[in-house]
Amino acid sequence: MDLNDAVLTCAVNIHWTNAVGEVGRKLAYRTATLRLVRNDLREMFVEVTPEKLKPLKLKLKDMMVHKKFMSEGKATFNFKAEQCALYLSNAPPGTLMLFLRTIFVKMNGSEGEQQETPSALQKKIREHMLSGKPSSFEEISPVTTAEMILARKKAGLLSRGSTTTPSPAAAKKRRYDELKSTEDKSAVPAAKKLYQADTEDSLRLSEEQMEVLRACTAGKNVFFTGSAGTGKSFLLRKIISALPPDGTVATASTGVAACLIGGTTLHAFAGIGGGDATMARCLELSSRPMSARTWRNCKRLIIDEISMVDGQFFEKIEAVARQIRRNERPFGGIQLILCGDFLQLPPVIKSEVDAKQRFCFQSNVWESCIQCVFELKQVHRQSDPEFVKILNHLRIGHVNDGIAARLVSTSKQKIEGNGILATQLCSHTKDAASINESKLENLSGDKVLFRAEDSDAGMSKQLDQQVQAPSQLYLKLNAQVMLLKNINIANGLVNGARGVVVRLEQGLPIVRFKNNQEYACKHEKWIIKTATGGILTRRQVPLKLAWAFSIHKSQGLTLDCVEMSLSKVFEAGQAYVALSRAKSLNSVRILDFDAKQVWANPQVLQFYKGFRRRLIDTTMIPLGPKNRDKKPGEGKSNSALAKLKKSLMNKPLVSIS
Ligand SMILES: Nc1ncnc2c1ncn2[C@@H]1O[C@H](COP(=O)(O)OP(=O)(O)OP(=O)(O)O)[C@@H](O)[C@H]1O
Ligand SMILES: [Mg+2]
Repeated sequence: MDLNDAVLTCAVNIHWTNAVGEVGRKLAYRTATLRLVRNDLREMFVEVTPEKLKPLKLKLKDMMVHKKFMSEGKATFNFKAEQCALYLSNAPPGTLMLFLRTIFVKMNGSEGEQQETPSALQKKIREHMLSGKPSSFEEISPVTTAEMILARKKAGLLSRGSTTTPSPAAAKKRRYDELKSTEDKSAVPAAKKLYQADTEDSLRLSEEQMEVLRACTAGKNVFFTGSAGTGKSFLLRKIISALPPDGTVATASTGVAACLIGGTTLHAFAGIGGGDATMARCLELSSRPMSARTWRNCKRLIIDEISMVDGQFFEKIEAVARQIRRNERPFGGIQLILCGDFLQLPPVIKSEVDAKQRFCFQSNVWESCIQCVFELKQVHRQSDPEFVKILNHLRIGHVNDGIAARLVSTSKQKIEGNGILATQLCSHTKDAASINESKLENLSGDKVLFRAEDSDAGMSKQLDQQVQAPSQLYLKLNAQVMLLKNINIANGLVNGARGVVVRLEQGLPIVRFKNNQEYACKHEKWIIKTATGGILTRRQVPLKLAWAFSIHKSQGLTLDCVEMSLSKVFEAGQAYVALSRAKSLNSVRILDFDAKQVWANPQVLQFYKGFRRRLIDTTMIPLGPKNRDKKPGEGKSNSALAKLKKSLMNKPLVSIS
């Protein structure tokens, strides 16, 4: 992120203790800005500036940081010398993580930087005091790559000659939840979470993704779209971690998509059941105390896979939000962050009446709810330009002879390797389930059961719906499986990687993946939110049987090695969703490709045509809270406007490049 890694805004409590440890003076601020600064003696301070009040500086010396609850936006700093503790809460988790990382990296110095010897420092302090000049402070410079590498080495995460493996001795010394940071350069901060280079945290947003993030953190109501694999869900996870946790509700139209962003389903959050009841009944349902509290506490509502939310449901929850919150602004003043691709799977249609308002953008409230629209263009899931081009054509229902021939030619290709069979993508869910069951039965040997541990046994049903890891997983030797967590991105052990169970060790499966990497499974944890903001967890081995999946269940996923028969597809966009799960044309086999299996919904195509107009308007509103109510183009000269419009009109929208 290019947001400043040395600045953090959150709620702050400061407690000073006396010599016997009793709490004396206390200060509490709902919002304060923390800055990392250095004085002219190069000593580091954290400067706390409460809203409309003078700043206060605390020296970062002999300080302990407790970061166990960092992912919930909380941390504690204990300043021993100053006998003071700083309690941070409601911090955007991603920003807090970067802030803490900057502290630890900077406090361990950089190899290249000339360090002051103690006597030189003493001399400088004496000279400074004699000069009578007030201390001047400057903001800390951003962390450099060299400083980061050094910090990783010191934390034992980067032994010489290796890029990711920690040395066993360093790993032993590591303490995860409590970090000690002192001015003593020999003290090694143990900070795997802060420094690890092999997870999604280390991937940077592209410039177009940054633009969306800036609009979201500036409080705009945003809709962003883009073809499959442009990093919409990846960006949503970054947006969620850049927002204060209090009042931020992450949802998605499907359980799988909700789990990918650590949220809940929109239906569970909304509290109006399936939304089939009359408006009056929906209002009654959402006025129940629990549901009403959830709506009142919500400040920012995030919805992934918006293409699968039906228009009537969207309109109902908008009215519910206004009524419960007693606020007539769209969605009762809640900031909306919506994302999805309407050219992928549409909402499941329930009746004829629904057909007129099938999509959210057809609802009467869509226009008034959205202030800014963005289209992500850069595809990250696939790197092969030929495949990206083919997918762009399929997305808009366009198949020419060349494309058809290329896709037909995949029917003969061998995509299996290392004992790993291709996953069959089925158009109907029940076909997928029965294939997995019968294939497992047909393997010789005994079945081994892996039972999930849920934080609340009474909520297992909700966990089943949202978490991909099953509550009961039966495996056998040679079972075809898929990995359900990003374990090590650099080694290809990523969510969606395909493998086969090769043996069991100490009761846990060892899986060999397509790239020949072996992974000894450990229990992993999935965390989802309940509708009321509570947390549910499931611990399970991160595997799922993978002989077959349904296309609907695969929306949002990236898959290795897939085979599909598209003869039974029944929805616009279904063939596109199936194909766009694959990373390359070499890892896909279509058994019976026919151009007739590919079509786009004409209403969606029409919507995307009009979308360009909105895209232009959005680009002309400068971001920032001050501009929240500005009209497009306000404050820009006529010639600048004309130039901007021209450049935007030339930009392809639903692009076929
Ligand atoms: N800036 C980035 N740098 C590196 N990898 C990225 C970046 N953005 C996204 N990715 C990777 O691209 C892949 C696809 O991302 P993601 O699943 O978020 O796409 P999506 O737009 O949500 O796709 P879909 O429409 O199919 O749900 C993921 O493996 C993700 O980690
Ligand atoms: Mg997605």
